[in-house]
Amino acid sequence: MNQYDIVIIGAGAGGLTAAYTAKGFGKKVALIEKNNPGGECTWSGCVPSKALINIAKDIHTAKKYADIKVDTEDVLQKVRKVIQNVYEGETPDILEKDGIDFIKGFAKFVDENTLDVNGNIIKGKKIIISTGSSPFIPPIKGLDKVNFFTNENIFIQKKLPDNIIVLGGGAIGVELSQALNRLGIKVSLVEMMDRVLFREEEELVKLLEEKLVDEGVNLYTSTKAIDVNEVNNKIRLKVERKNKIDILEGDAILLALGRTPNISDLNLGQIKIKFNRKGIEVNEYLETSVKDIYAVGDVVGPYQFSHMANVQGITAVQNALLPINKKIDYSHVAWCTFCEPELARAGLTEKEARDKYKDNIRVYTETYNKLDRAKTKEDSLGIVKIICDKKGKVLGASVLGDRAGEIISEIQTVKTLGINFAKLSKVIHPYPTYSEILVKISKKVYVDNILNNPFIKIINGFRK
Ligand SMILES: Cc1cc2nc3c(=O)[nH]c(=O)nc-3n(C[C@H](O)[C@H](O)[C@H](O)COP(=O)(O)OP(=O)(O)OC[C@H]3O[C@@H](n4cnc5c(N)ncnc54)[C@H](O)[C@@H]3O)c2cc1C
Ligand SMILES: NC(=O)c1ccc[n+]([C@@H]2O[C@H](COP(=O)([O-])OP(=O)(O)OC[C@H]3O[C@@H](n4cnc5c(N)ncnc54)[C@H](O)[C@@H]3O)[C@@H](O)[C@H]2O)c1
Repeated sequence: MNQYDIVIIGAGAGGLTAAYTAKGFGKKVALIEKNNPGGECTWSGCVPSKALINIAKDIHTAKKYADIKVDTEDVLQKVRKVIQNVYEGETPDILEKDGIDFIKGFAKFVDENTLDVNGNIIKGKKIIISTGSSPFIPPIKGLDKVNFFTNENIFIQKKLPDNIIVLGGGAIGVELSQALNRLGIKVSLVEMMDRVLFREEEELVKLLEEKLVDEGVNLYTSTKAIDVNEVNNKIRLKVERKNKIDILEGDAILLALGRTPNISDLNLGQIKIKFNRKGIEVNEYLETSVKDIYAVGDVVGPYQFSHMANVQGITAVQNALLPINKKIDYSHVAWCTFCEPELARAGLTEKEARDKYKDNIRVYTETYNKLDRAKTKEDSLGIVKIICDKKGKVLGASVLGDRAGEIISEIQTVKTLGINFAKLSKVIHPYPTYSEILVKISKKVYVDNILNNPFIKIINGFRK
C-alpha cells in the first residue's frame, strides 16, 4: 500500500535531510525524485563548482612556476568524477538500505494527501515539498535564439570554450569567473550593480574585485545586458554602461542571474497552496497555507544555501511528526563565497548594523598582514571586520581571506551562542593560524568593554 507517514518531494539537500530525519523518528518515509538523488548541490551546484575551483586553484599556483597547458576536457572529467564520488553516498540503493522508499518520477498533487507520480498514487499523512530552484532566465532580447550555459549544463560539456561571457556577478558568477579564468579561459563578467556580490561588505568586495581584475577577469560592473545574438558561432552581447553602448564578444555565455522556484506543474493552485514569484509561502513553522503540507529549501528561501535547506528540512520534519512546534530561526545565518580569497559572512554588514542600531555599535577591522601565518604565503590578502553591540556581543562579521569559511565558523559559534566576543581572548589558538586574528580583535573588544563599564567611565570622568 502506497500510504506513508511522510512523503517528501525532491531528493536534494532539503529532501534528503528531511527523509533521514523522519526515518530517524521511525516513520514510514517515501522520497520522490524525478532525477537521481542528490539535487542541485551534488549534480550542478556546490559539488561541481567547488571541484572546479579546487582544480583551477592548483593550476593557478602551478602557473606561477611553470608553463601549463590546460586540457578542459580533462578538467571536466575530473569534476564529474568528484560528482560521482559524492553521489555514491546517496544512491537509491543506499536510501532503500537505510529504510527510505525511493520513488523515481515527477510528483504532482491530486489532493492534500495524495500525489500522482507518473501515474502511481502515493499517499502521505504529511507532505514536504523540497523541489528546489532553477536558473532564472531573464527576458533579454535574443536570448531565446542563442545557446547558453547555466549551472545545469556547464559541467556536462565535453570541453570549455576559449572565451566566455558570464552574466551576473553574484555567488555563482564570481566563483565560476575566477575559476574559468584560472584555467586560461578569457572571461568577461557582467554585473548590473555597481559591484559584484553587492549584498556583501562593500570595502571587502572592492578588494576582491581588484584581485579578480589583477588575475585577468574583464570586469564590467554597472553594466546592463540589452540584447544578445549569435554571429559566425560567436555570441555578441550588447550592453549599456554609463549611457554608452558596448558589444562584448565570446564563444559562449553563462547565465548566473539568480534563481526561480520549481513550482510549476505541481498543481499547487488546485489544492490552494499559496505561492508567489519567489516561491512557496510558509509560516515560521515552515507549514504552507495547507495543513500538514510543509515546504523547505530553495523553493522557499529566503537563504538559498544547502546548509539552510538542511536546517529547514530538520525543522519541518520535527514540526510535522512531533508534538512540538519549533520556529525556524534566521537570526544566525552564515555563508561563504568560495572565490580566492574566500569571502564569508555571518549576520549584519556594517551598513545594515548602522541602519538598525544607529551609533550603538562598535566596528573592529584587522588585516591579515600582521599575521605570521599570512606572512608565510605570497600575496596573502585578508581582512576581518566584526561588528559588535556596545556590550561586545557580535551583530555581524565579514571575512575576506584564506580560510574565511573556517574563520567565520568560529565567529558564528561565538555569535550564535551569545558569548561576549571579549571572552575569545582567553582561548588559546595554535600558532601560526589565521584564526589568531580573532584573538587580536577579542583583546580590543575586552579593553573597550572595560572602558565602556559605567563604573570605569565615572572614575575616568573624575580623572579628567
Ligand atoms: C553553481 C552553484 C554553486 C552553489 N554552491 C553552494 C555552496 O557552496 N554552498 C551552499 O550552501 N550552497 C550552494 N549552492 C546552493 C545550493 O545548491 C542550493 O541552495 C541547494 O542545493 C538547495 O537544495 P534544495 O533541496 O532546496 O533543492 P535541490 O537541490 O534543487 O533539490 C530539489 C530536487 O527536487 C527535484 N524535483 C523538483 N520538482 C520535482 C517534482 N515535481 N517531482 C519530483 N522531483 C522533483 C529536483 O530534480 C531536485 O533533485 C550553489 C548553487 C549553485 C547553482
Ligand atoms: N558559495 C555559496 O554558498 C554559493 C555559491 C553559488 C551559489 N550560491 C547560491 O545560489 C544562489 C544563486 O546564485 P546566483 O549567482 O545565480 O544569484 P545571485 O542572486 O547571488 O546573483 C545574481 C547577480 O546577477 C545580477 N543580475 C541580475 N540581472 C542582471 C542582468 N540583467 N544583467 C547583469 N547582471 C544581472 C544581480 O545584480 C546579482 O548580482 C545564490 O543566491 C546563493 O544562495 C551559493
